[in-house]
Amino acid sequence: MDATSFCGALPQTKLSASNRNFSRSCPRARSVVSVARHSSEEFQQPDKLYSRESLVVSSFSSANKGMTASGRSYLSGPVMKRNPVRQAFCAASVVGVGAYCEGFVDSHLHVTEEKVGVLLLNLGGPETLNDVQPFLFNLFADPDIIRLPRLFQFLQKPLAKLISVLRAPKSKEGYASIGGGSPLRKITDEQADGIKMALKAKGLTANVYVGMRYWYPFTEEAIHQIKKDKITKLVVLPLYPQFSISTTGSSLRVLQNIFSEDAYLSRLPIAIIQSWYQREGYIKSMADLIGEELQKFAKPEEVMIFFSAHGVPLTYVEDAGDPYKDQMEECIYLIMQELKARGSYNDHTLAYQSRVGPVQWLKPYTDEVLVELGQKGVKSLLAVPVSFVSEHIETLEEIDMEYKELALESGIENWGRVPALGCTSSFITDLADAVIEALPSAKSFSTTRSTSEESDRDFLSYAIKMIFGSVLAFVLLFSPKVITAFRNLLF
Ligand SMILES: C=CC1=C(C)c2cc3[nH]c(cc4nc(cc5[nH]c(cc1n2)c(C)c5CCC(=O)O)C(CCC(=O)O)=C4C)c(C)c3C=C
Ligand SMILES: [Fe+2]
Repeated sequence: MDATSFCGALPQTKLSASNRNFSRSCPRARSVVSVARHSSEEFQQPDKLYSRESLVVSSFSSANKGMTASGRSYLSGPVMKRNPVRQAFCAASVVGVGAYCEGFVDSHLHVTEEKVGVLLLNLGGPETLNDVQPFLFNLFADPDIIRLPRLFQFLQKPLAKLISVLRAPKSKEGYASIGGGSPLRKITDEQADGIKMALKAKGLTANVYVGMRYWYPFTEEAIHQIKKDKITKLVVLPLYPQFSISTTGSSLRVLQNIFSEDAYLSRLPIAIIQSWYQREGYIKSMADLIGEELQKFAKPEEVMIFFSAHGVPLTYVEDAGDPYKDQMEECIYLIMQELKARGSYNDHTLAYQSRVGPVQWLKPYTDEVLVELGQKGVKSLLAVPVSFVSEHIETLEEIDMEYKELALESGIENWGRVPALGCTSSFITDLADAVIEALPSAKSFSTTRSTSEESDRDFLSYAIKMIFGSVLAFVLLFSPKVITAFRNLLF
């Protein structure tokens, strides 16, 4: 199978009409995305401030349900407890949402011809060093990234400002070392072009939009264009293979907020692809890239395959029920199965990188495992970034520079790194298939107001919380323990 660039050229490979779910364990389930208004959020750009309300997105199937951005259970209940891996996997393997909207004709819009849109969601990255601090502000101001208890949520923006200002110098160094900015926008734009072409080759004409969470082009801008273009059916495709509250969950919350406030958008049939790590095309594309890199070693069979995933704080998984870890493990399992089917029986391991701050993150940590492997006598190692599909600071600086240096210092002699999928044709074709498969399930959003939010609006309870919260926050912020924790977070 070829692993050449798809972007800029029509696919050479034969295009399959559909792609079966590659999951070993979970039959397709139906899922519904519902929302509740949650909290107010401000958004920093170099030249302006956005103000908007953020929302809680609930994602559930018949087997599991429930998440909030503020620390309540994400996927909870007795079924979840009995078999969390299977439940999380089932929820996430659901591609679309809701029922098929046959022969879409919106009487309000007087639209008779279908105009399909695909919205790619990604994180976004600073394009220049001047963008770094405001980008970091947007990231840390996200209640899905710094998850404060409800009582302390009023501290979100001051805290984001403080952390972003203090962290910016370290981040800038990283971005400077990879050319002065993130390549994420350029690569995502190329992927969008590739998906558009792949869809066209399959007979579907669609507009493909890019909506970033923390930098340009912001999700709001993409939605604005979608409205302008009078799209009649939308497929939302987050460019994260695995679902996490901090990535896909956060972007979906923003989307839901925008959609619920707008008459046109709230009626627009929409299908959300929540995760796609289990798709055959993705797994095979990853196996292709790994296979190619293995062949560059003198003794490919002796190479340890080292999957390095972006981490999340442990509480996301343990308290909030983030399915990210389970999906990651399932994903690695599927890739290794595919490699075995091709005759590669390499040892492999999974570790988590890029932790930020004083709290515990998913373990084992990439840096610690690299040292251990070196001490154990592993001589050849192939690093595989598995939570990203494009090159960016975490691959180009953290893996290629920091981790490589650490590995070589620790006794590993032969180092290799699998490139991110980028515009690999088999991968882009598979994403196009995922869009086509999701399209029939497009359904318009519905919104509900949570009872907890209504109680928030009760002035007395709000005032008490504010006063009590301020006092507690003051005490906490100036305690020596917290000051030490901050120092660890930033330097
Ligand atoms: C699956 C992917 C990602 C998860 C999960 C994720 C969680 C997460 N990230 C931070 C903090 C930072 N992330 C930063 C950059 C960054 N993160 C991802 C992906 C995931 N993050 C990407 C693709 C990038 C790079 C974007 C680019 O510039 O190209 C940064 C900024 C860089 C730095 O200073 O290190 C921070 C900070 C948290 C706290 C978190 C989970 C809660
Ligand atoms: Fe991150």
